[in-house]
Amino acid sequence: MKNVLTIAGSDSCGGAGIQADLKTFSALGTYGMSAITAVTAQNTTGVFMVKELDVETVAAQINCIYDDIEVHAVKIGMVSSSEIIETIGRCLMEKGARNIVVDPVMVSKSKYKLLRPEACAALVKVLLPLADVVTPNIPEAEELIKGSIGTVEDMKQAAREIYDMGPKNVIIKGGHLAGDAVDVLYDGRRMVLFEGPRIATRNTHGTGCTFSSAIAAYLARGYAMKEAVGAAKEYITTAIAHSLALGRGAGPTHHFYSLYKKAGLIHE
Ligand SMILES: Nc1ncnc2c1ncn2[C@@H]1O[C@H](COP(=O)(O)OP(=O)(O)O)[C@@H](O)[C@H]1O
Ligand SMILES: Cc1ncc(COP(=O)(O)OP(=O)(O)O)c(N)n1
Repeated sequence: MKNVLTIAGSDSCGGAGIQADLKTFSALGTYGMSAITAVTAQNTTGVFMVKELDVETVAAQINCIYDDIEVHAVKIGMVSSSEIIETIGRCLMEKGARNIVVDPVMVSKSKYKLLRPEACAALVKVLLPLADVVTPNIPEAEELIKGSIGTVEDMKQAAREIYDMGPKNVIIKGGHLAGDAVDVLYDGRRMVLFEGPRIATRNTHGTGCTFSSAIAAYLARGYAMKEAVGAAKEYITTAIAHSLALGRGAGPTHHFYSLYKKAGLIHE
């Protein structure tokens, strides 16, 4: 069994954040662990409250996991503040963390700021150079490059610019553009496009969290980067295709569709 750690915020409605990450790790046959950075009160209609944890609590969670259990991959999601970012960076460096997936969560789909605007510089300075892969969506990539992205060619140019900030690989996710759901992976030499059908649903809460966690799980299982991203793309596409119409807003993706189907628990 491979062990995967998520360092992220808690989403009370279970569609994004730590909860989505742990479901993804389990669905992909890995053992999931968590270090919580913030507790959010949110549901399918939006985010209503955020309480950051203090840096001692964040550091203690990370350190006691690394001191006791082998961590084969780590995914970083909502990090909230510069202080938390610096703490995470220091802990991961001290512990020699590997297979680091950074999802630079900035704003929820419901437009709530999950990263303090002044902390973006710390994210770039501390976390991007540590990342084996960074996975911005279109608005996050636009914020990182301070430019606008409207086409796949723009996504490729953004990937080049973000690569120069220090990560080993960059994936620009195309979920926020129109047409097919195209993601671009750049490793400093080659651009690889991952193309999936755009699924017509409003139930896309937590898609980015799920995708980055799936990449971490596959890296932990020993997949090379390109293969891990390809497998994660298949996973997120299936999870969106069978997403759940829960609540009054954007419902969550379905992590266990394939497993439930095989077990005869789903009757369509
Ligand atoms: N409606 C959709 N149909 C198919 N794939 C989608 C859809 N929306 C997002 N995706 C895919 O989900 C993954 C997460 O992308 P995105 O939704 O842009 O992230 P975020 O949640 O960070 O905004 C990407 O692989 C993207 O292509
Ligand atoms: C606690 C927490 N972390 C991250 C997010 C953002 O999730 P994401 O997968 O980027 O997509 P949306 O939830 O915004 O649809 C979050 N909402 N909460």
